[in-house]
Amino acid sequence: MSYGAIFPLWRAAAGQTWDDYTRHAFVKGLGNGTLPREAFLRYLVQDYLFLIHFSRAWALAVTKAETPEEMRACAATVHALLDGELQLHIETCAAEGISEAQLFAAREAPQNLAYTRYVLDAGHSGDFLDLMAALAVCVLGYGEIGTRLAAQAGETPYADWITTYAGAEYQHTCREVGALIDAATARRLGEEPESSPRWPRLCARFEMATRLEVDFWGMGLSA
Ligand SMILES: Cc1ncc(CN)c(N)n1
Repeated sequence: MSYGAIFPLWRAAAGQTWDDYTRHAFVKGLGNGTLPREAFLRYLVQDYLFLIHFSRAWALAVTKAETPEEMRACAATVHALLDGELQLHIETCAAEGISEAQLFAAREAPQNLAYTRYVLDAGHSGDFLDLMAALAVCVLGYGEIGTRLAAQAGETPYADWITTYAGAEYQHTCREVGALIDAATARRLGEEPESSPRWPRLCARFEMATRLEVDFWGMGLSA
């Protein structure tokens, strides 16, 4: 599993917060099957709305891009979110009697609002790299979680969720996003991005988005 050169640097800078996100109790419950169904569904309904806003944020990245290659990569991610990942949410909820119209009309939890609007604001108030630092956590964190959970043998009713994020399609998106971030960083900050005065702010954005992921899992567990 390799998502480029910049992602491991941002992940390392996030320190313990990264483990709090990727090894959260919610994640453990998905892997070993102990996560209560109601917690999973609460999360999944919120995650549908989350992905709608994330699609908007990737569409914003199209407008912030500086090259046709960047535009294509961001547009492909919008497509992967709306027509790939979201099918898991739509199909799982349909089996529980929840329609897509009901998902779209659901009330947003404050943790969802905080995270999605933080990312959109990173794009509105910052540039392409600010937006990438906030977006990377979502895409690549789940790529890492899915791969790890898939490698652990074990019975779980959440196998569809794990397969979605460990699967070839999602992992392809992760590699494309990792490559996009590497190229975009080299283009804007040069070959030694860590010496750029912008570097600490990018790391801080990544870390904040990671904290917001931790709160998102917590929202799923809170009754
Ligand atoms: C909250 C959250 N973070 C990340 C992902 C993976 N795209 C997601 N579906 N939801």
